[in-house]
Amino acid sequence: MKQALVVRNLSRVFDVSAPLLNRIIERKPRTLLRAVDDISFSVPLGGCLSLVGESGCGKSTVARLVTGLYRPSAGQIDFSLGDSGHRIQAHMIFQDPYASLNPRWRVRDIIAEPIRELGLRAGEAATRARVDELLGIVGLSPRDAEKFPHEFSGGQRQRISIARALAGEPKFLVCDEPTSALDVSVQAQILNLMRSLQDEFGLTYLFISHDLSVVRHMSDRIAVMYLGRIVEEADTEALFDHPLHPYTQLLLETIPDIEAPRPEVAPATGEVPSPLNPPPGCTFHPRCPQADDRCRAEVPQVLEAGEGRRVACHRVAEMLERNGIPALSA
Ligand SMILES: Nc1ncnc2c1ncn2[C@@H]1O[C@H](COP(=O)(O)OP(=O)(O)OP(=O)(O)O)[C@@H](O)[C@H]1O
Repeated sequence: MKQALVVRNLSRVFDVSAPLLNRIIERKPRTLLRAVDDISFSVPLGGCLSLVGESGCGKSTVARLVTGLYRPSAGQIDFSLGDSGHRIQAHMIFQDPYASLNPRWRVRDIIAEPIRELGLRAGEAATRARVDELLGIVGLSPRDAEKFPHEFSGGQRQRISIARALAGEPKFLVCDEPTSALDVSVQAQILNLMRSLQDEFGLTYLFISHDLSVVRHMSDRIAVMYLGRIVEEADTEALFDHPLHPYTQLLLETIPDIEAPRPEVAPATGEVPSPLNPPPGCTFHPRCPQADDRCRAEVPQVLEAGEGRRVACHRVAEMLERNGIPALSA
């Protein structure tokens, strides 16, 4: 399978130190925050990988790294070549459509901007026609082109953001919590729209959400993040049917009315620790009902756990070994 994006050993560290003078007076060292810590994943062409995890686990930082808004501290981000022979570029759809749409511009100019910038249509008449077409594609009307963003509902505004993203004729979209500011019923409409656009235009998605139930019907694969790392990655149905990592089990437990099997142990509880002061060993151990001494001391490596699944958990590795399944370093 051809990969649209391959990310290897990606890290991003932020310097969140106090100003130099304060540090000298208070004799404090620099403070570094490891927002993304040595993660690897790939997204197949035309597929959808979702990154899921609680607030602060580093999802948006990954989105910003992949779209070039941030530089990596370490690691590689490789996009494949598109049909035109040019390297595929990622476009981003943000959580808050209002904040990402210029309130002083009419919708026509918002959507036309990438068309004009990239020179995708020759002349104003062709650009106007393309804007009208894009509005139709996202379920709005050409009449909406003359309005301003504040004249729309949240869901309609997200449709405008999607039309603007499509205007640049992207092959790869990074969708950072695109529905989390919307009502549940509107969320479903936007997700359906994004799915049908994926089929129609052969788009590849990197989808980001704190909510497993949102990504379930979007994703071929899901990578679960915790404190800057990927702790489990699997095909969507496999992950829902048989979550291996205790943190994935916790996320599934917190989805109401889910038909997934109940884990055999009590679900984990508690708050996410700060990435400024991560716990030693497995960073999930303070919340993990299965943690033992090894988990408190030794960082678990990401292992191949069969059927394309990767998991970073000592207890899972031990369970696989007991069952005669070799857990290989991923
Ligand atoms: N520009 C920055 N400077 C300093 N720290 C940052 C910066 N961006 C993110 N962080 C920190 O990095 C960690 C990961 O943040 P990030 O926004 O990537 O997480 P997230 O999983 O997307 O969470 P949320 O859903 O709340 O946005 C957090 O502790 C955050 O405070």
